[in-house]
Amino acid sequence: MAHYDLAIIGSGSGNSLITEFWDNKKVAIIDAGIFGGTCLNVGCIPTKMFVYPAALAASVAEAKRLGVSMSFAGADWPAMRDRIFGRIDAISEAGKNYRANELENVTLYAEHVSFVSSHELRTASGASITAEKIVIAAGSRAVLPQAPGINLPGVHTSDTIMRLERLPQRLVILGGGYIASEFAAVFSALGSEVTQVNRSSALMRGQDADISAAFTKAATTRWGVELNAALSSITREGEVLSIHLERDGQSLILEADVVLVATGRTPNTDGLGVSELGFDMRADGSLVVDDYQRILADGAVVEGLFGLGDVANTQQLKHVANREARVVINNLENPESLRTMDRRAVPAAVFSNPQIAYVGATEEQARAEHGDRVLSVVQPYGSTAYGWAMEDEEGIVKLLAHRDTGLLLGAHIMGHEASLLIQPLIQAMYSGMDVNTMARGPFWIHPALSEVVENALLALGMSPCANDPL
Ligand SMILES: Cc1cc2nc3c(=O)[nH]c(=O)nc-3n(C[C@H](O)[C@H](O)[C@H](O)COP(=O)(O)OP(=O)(O)OC[C@H]3O[C@@H](n4cnc5c(N)ncnc54)[C@H](O)[C@@H]3O)c2cc1C
Ligand SMILES: NC(=O)c1ccc[n+]([C@@H]2O[C@H](COP(=O)([O-])OP(=O)(O)OC[C@H]3O[C@@H](n4cnc5c(N)ncnc54)[C@H](O)[C@@H]3O)[C@@H](O)[C@H]2O)c1
Repeated sequence: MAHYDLAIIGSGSGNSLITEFWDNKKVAIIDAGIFGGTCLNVGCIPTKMFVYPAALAASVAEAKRLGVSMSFAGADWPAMRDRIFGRIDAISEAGKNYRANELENVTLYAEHVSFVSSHELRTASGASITAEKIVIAAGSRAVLPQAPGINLPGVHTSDTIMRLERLPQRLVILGGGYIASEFAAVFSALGSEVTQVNRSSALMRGQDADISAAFTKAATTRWGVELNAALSSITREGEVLSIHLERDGQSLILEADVVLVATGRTPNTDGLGVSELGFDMRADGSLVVDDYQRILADGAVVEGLFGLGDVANTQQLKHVANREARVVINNLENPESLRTMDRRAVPAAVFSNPQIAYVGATEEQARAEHGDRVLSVVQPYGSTAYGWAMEDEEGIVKLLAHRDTGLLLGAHIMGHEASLLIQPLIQAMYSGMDVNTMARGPFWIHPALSEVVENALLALGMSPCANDPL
């Protein structure tokens, strides 16, 4: 039996916990998958390394609209893939080597573990690991719908689609959420014929209804979209996959050489043995933690155990996992002065085409809480000078504010660089700056696209108070 001061399950965000504090103490880091976890290897980073060149390819269509003649001569998929993973794989490998071979105090276990008791883990090969403190940072994985043919060759998840030998000619994507919408934009821009299949009537249904409707409309102009279609089965004949769908009792068959299944991700708690120990879990399988990121069992703190990231929150976002890791670092190292996780104004962006970004409540959520005290405005990009320059007919900024306080309740943007435009709204929401101060206090650069945010803030129609900036 090997005993450690700290054992960490998961080398994604969990890897950042090994600070200098542990230099003279024994640490085990355990990961059955690729070292570095989801974001680095199969998530945020490689996807965005495909999103950027795809956006360049997509700009050809936009340029044509504005009178610039450009042509798209195709994407060198193997070169792009090898460039991206040449960089990423080297980082993962170097990180693994550093942990495994260069730190005397750290032991890397490259195998699956599960809990035997609250402070003892067993590896797949039967080794026992005990630790004073254990951090569960085991992440999440793709879930596949139970349909015949779902495991056929040619059917991929986000884990494997980015490593394809060649660009698919015809790609069917199942799902209407983040991953499906990002890959639909990437592959359609790079030259694949893409059909995105969604079982409900709109894409990105978790978003504010106006954003979801606007995105669905925009997506249908860029790639194929089949709505209200449920997967029945997938069959394969030679190289051709047939995707059998059902819509309103009618059957619909799509053909493709590759299928991407992007129908959600589930926290990696099954197989960890945590339900057997009575650790508190949500209905989606994620671990419940308290404000200090401590694991709970029956509502009581399990001493020395912490959870972070996708396995312990419902947002499944890297910037949330990173922040939780900082809280866990403090609380592992300073048990006498614990710090809490601040979950004010958690934003997210979907790097599709067009982009979506949001923070705070949707209109439906805001009205459920604040009724008729909600002010709501939708400001088109096309109402600003930069929007004219872009001849933009799609982009919108939707803001929700409280009529009495002038505080933002939610901000939702769809369009060019939405992920950047949202940032001042996140800052305002976090710091409690009211919409009049935000619109009228700081200068807004003219004629930058950010004027659409300024105009949306003004359009909320809050009357300035006597001491508000002019
Ligand atoms: C395609 C895609 C794109 C994404 N894009 C974005 C984005 O743009 N922005 C954003 O904020 N988020 C994005 N995300 C989400 C983001 O990647 C995750 O929120 C984040 O990586 C979660 O980190 P984590 O540390 O919780 O888990 P992970 O990084 O997944 O680490 C968990 C590790 O634990 C290991 N593990 C699990 N169980 C065990 C066990 N029992 N024994 C041993 N090892 C185990 C796994 O092998 C894994 O390596 C994306 C996700 C995907 C899939
Ligand atoms: N840019 C980003 O921040 C980013 C990018 C990718 C992923 N992520 C994270 O990863 C998570 C997982 O992404 P995702 O796109 O897999 O999940 P998602 O929850 O965003 O979307 C899942 C989609 O699959 C559909 N679906 C679910 N079960 C289905 C079934 N049985 N048949 C047909 N359709 C079904 C849902 O209706 C939904 O449209 C996201 O929620 C997000 O937190 C973030």
